Amino acid sequence: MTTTVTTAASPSAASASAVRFDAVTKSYGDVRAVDGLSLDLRPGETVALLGPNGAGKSSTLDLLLGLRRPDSGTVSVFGTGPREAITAGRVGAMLQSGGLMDDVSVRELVSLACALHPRPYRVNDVLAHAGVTQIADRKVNRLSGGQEQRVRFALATAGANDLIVLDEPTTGMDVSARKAFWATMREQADQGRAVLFATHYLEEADAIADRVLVLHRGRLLADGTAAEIKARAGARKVSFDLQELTGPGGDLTAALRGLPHVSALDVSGRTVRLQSTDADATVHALYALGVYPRNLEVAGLGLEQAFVAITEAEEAKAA
Ligand SMILES: Nc1ncnc2c1ncn2[C@@H]1O[C@H](COP(=O)(O)OP(=O)(O)OP(=O)(O)O)[C@@H](O)[C@H]1O
Repeated sequence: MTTTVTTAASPSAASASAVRFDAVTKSYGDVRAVDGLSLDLRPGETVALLGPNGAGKSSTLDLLLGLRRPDSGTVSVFGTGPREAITAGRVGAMLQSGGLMDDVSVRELVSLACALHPRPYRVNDVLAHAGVTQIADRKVNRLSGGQEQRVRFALATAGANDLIVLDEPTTGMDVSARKAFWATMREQADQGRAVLFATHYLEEADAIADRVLVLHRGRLLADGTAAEIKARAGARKVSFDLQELTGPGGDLTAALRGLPHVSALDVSGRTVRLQSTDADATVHALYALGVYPRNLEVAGLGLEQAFVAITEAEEAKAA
């Protein structure tokens, strides 16, 4: 299931990549946050970085941005070190941590970001794209959480970057802000920029990303399109209604739980939802119980369920 790039980085391969990690490891004391990570992001790709808490997502982004140095392995951004790429104005970032400056207005802060960028956009355009024109004269320390996120977004898009790195960018944004945010990101990707974002909102990853990377304990567990990740999880959802929860042998709940290949079961009223690693065999055995399921549906897992199935299987292996 794990896809890793194991070939040595040649100069031409490195320059064709927006980002390349080659066997990167980073530990904090005893904690190995990033463990032999190899990956390759191409220009124009929108890539979601998923993983449970502590999987190493922020550490990976910190290494990518040159905020931390790997213990071993190499990180290259457009064929150079991260810091060179940032100094050349090729990378915009929106991180979770780090306060905004106190006592300056949104416009002043965005103007400063534009002034510092080697290839800046016009301040008014940046404000408008990030949806902060209305609050441009407000002090940045007087903003709500969602407004603050929009300002961070404005700072990340103050100039023509070739790579945009976003750490949980829509946390705290309302529905319309999220929609506008992703529409802008889509435009950026359509213009050939690479966009890498870490998120816990799997529906965003499913809707937005061309490619999904699943990190777990600092390692790449899965790498593919959302559809591929869902298919790789192997399990399917089976749902049906029963007329009553008793069958020829009495209470059916235990019998349902005992159906072959069932990995999760939820009985709510007369509706039964289960996950099966072999839906055909499960449904066959269901009929053999002597019950008549109505409204039977068999479907693939959503990205969220696939993510849980993949990471839980890995936890079970480690246990
Ligand atoms: N500065 C640090 N000092 C010590 N340990 C750290 C430090 N930063 C991160 N860690 C540890 O490294 C591991 C990876 O953390 P990281 O923040 O990269 O994960 P994450 O996937 O971004 O998590 P979350 O989804 O919770 O934001 C965790 O076990 C974390 O506790």
